[in-house]
Amino acid sequence: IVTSCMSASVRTTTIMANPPAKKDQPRPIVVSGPSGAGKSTFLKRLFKEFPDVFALSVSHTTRKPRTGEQDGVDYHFTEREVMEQMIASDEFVEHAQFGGNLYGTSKRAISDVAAQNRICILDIERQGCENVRNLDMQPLFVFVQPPSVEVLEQRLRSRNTETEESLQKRLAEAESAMVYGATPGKFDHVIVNDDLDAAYEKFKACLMPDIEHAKKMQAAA
Ligand SMILES: Nc1ncnc2c1ncn2[C@@H]1O[C@H](COP(=O)(O)OP(=O)(O)OP(=O)(O)O)[C@@H](O)[C@H]1O
Repeated sequence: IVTSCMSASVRTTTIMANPPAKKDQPRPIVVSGPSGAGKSTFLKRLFKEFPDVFALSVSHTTRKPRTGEQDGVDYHFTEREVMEQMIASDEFVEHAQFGGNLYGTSKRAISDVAAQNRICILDIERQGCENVRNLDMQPLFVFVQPPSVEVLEQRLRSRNTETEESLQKRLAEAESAMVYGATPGKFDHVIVNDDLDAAYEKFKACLMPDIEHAKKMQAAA
């Protein structure tokens, strides 16, 4: 009963939608950092190295499926009315509107990953982090810090994915994100992404106890 086709009448209680995490299930890992810090680069390596350990939660969206997209796999494709009702009953960790469609990460989608004894990776920004802090899922918080704003700009420019306007927007947001990442008590680990191989190894080392735990849970299942 995870699909977005679920009728509004089925989703009447938040209890059903957000079951408490079972004891010993792998906790989620939050990976945050300014745009261009290297989160995707780290995560790509991590998923490649541990394909059975990590998973992303399946997001909800009100946009229509594209050819080949599967409900419950690529997204939980959801009617706007249903999604708005879910937002109102506080079922999302974060949600946003892009191009006229709603997107969001539900608490249920995160606990579904844990229920498979996998570590759910949450690649989220400040507001999402703060929302997660107020829940009882107690994730590990990791922040990816660029060596400097100058290096960040260089990397974003060479990534070649941004217009000048979106680049400036990212840079403007980067500074406050970096301050947030450096705030004492907010993150369990801050990884400065200078030399990629060395930084990735540090990142992985922070996650290792959780990786070992998830493997143990999988073996015992
Ligand atoms: N240590 C590094 N040294 C040099 N280049 C790097 C390093 N880490 C990442 N990069 C490059 O910097 C660019 C930004 O990295 P990446 O796309 O992983 O950032 P991101 O944090 O996922 O950004 P966004 O939030 O915008 O998705 C990429 O082109 C990537 O190849």
